[in-house]
Amino acid sequence: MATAPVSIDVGSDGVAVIKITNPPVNALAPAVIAGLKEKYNEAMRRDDVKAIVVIGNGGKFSGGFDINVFQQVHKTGDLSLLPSVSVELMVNAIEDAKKPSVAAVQGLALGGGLELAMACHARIATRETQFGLPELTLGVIPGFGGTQRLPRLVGISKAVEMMLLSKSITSTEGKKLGLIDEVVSSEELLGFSKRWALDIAERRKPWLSSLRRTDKLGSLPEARAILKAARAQARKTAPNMPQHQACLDAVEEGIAFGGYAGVLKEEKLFNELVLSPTARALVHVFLAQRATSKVPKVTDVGLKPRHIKKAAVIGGGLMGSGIATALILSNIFVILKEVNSTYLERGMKMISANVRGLVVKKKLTQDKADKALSLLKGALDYSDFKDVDMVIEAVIENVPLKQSIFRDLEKACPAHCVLATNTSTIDLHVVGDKTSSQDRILGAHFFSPAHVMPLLEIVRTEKTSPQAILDLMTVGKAIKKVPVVVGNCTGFAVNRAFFPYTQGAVMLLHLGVDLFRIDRVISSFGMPMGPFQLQDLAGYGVALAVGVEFSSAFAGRTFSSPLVKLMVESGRNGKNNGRGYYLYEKGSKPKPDPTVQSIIEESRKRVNIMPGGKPITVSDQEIVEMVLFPAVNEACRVLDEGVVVRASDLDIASVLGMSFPSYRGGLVFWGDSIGASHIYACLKKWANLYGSFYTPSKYLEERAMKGLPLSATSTSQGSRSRL
Ligand SMILES: C[C@H](O)CC(=O)SCCNC(=O)CCNC(=O)[C@H](O)C(C)(C)COP(=O)(O)OP(=O)(O)OC[C@H]1O[C@@H](n2cnc3c(N)ncnc32)[C@H](O)[C@@H]1OP(=O)(O)O
Repeated sequence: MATAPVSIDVGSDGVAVIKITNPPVNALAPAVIAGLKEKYNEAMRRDDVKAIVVIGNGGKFSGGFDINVFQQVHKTGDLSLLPSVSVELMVNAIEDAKKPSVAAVQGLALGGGLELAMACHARIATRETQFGLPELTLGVIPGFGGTQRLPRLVGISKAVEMMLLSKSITSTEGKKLGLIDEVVSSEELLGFSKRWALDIAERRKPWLSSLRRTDKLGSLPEARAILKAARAQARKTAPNMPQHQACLDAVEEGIAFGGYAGVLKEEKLFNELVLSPTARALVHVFLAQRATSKVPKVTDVGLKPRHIKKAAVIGGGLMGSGIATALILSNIFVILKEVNSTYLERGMKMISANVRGLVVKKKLTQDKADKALSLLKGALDYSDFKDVDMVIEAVIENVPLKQSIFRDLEKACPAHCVLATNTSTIDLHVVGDKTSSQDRILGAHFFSPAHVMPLLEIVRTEKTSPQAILDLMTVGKAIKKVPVVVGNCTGFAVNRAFFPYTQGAVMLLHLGVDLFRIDRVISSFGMPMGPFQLQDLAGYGVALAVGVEFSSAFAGRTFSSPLVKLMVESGRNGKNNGRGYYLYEKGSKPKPDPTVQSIIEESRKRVNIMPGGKPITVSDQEIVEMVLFPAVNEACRVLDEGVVVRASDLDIASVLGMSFPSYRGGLVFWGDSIGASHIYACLKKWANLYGSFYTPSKYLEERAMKGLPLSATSTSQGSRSRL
């Protein structure tokens, strides 16, 4: 912020325009807040000011309080870094002032940005502006009066929905609900807002203070009934997150004792939550996700992404059709190539079903669906490939097949075309072995289902050109994925770090712990489902194939058992055929299948690892640790080998690729919240008791010995980096 972040300009009409300038989103940094206080003081002092309009520079009102300050608070524990806003600025300086304020809102008003707008006496907005209070996604609650003013402006039910689900609304909906007073064009915004402000000052329009309104609150019993239902819902959907109940506590206080009491309660709860482990983790995830788009020697060397107008997808199976769906939905022309017309037709149908499904779910209009499907063309040969800008190959994991496809692609595609493979395991050097195009070959590892899961691992080798990486990163963002650039190794970052997760669960099962208990405990930890249910979902073919890959790549630290093979032999294939560890019936939740017990017993007998032949006794906490510490251990090797740019990239990859709970900050962050020395000591103990699967990595040992965090990658990484 070189120039003053807040300016004041008083016109001859007597309206002071107070403008926030803090690109890119006009975040309310401490300097902005200080600037707002100062300019409000000036506006109150000056006799030539009758009314105020607050506006954001650059087409955005404000993205809320500066999230970087939360990170500073987390590092220092110093709450005094948080400026005093909710009473001093919002109530005293703005809402209770002798001169009225109008918020002129364009682009977005999120978090503290919306709270600032709500403290004003009216809000004028341009079309398509986004309004929301997403603070709960950061582990806190709205802290500038939002828990009090939003229910008073839009009603309790809607406000609770917007806050608890962090759901934004547009200006049009805001107008209907009473949050917005008028929707205008961007050209009209300032003039209209100024006139509105003067109209309030001269009493032609009502002078409304949101905090004092009660007309939308209903009676206390009605309000309490809504809050009770919301509490019950939040206990189910957000069991490990204290901010949800705290937000409802603040709302309730204000309804029972008035808006001002509510503001004080909100401030108290906010200050407690800001230092909670949940807030630390979620703020880390927010900032870490943004950091993934900064890749050394790729995004910092002045390269410009090339325009990808036409792409091709090879293979119309589940993955290929999901990828093609994501591309056409983002306005990219796609050629889908298959080996015969039956497969091609099946792929085209799947894509069409994906797109139509979005229309049914009201996530896409019919017009947009038709437009997207018009961008899709099927092909059985390479004749349409002469002008494609990018190819994503998504055929089965078969080395000779992939090699021959890449040899064909090299001939069929123009020289600038980026050649990507969706392999989840095969070494990229091997894929491109028979070509001389190694510089434009890279991995585009999507997670299934590809049009839904947000992670895109971009796998590079030392030969991949920065331009090819940048182009794929740009396409990844265009199709609304979070691209994370990783190095080339078996399983890349996510599958590699998580293979010991499933194996850890299978190991525990063979040590005598109940399968369904393991799944329950891991779900309660925050994974969307337990490891066995996940195996059911993915199908046993995947488990068998990747098991072979990992055992050969990481010999000596894998755990093998005949369990999955026995399951297949008994006619089970997980969710695919309705029979796995669980039974699957349409319309009902998966039910644990007690008859699987005999298969487990057989597998246990063959593996025979229970000490003294007796099941081990473990607490729920130990189950979490015995399943997840091996994954942290492998994550350490991923860090050590420089497979990721920074430790926090692995956090994001684990959250978006494996659905590791974001409120635990990602795999490495969670490991650091426990501490390297505890993890090391546990793994060492289990390695002695149960074998080399648990042997701690050198990287972990070094951090435990030196008392360093796992995320401190610099000491041993460096020269071994794969990036
Ligand atoms: C007391 C109060 O109640 C507490 C609060 O207000 S907490 C803050 C509440 N606000 C939010 O949660 C909004 C967070 N921001 C977002 O959701 C999105 O960034 C956005 C919708 C504003 C823009 O999204 P998008 O256009 O995709 O750009 P995105 O890459 O996310 O952000 C652009 C840059 O703005 C930064 N940014 C966005 N919001 C920010 C914020 N509130 N504080 C600091 N930086 C912010 C991002 O870190 C990123 O920085 P970078 O360029 O250095 O990586």
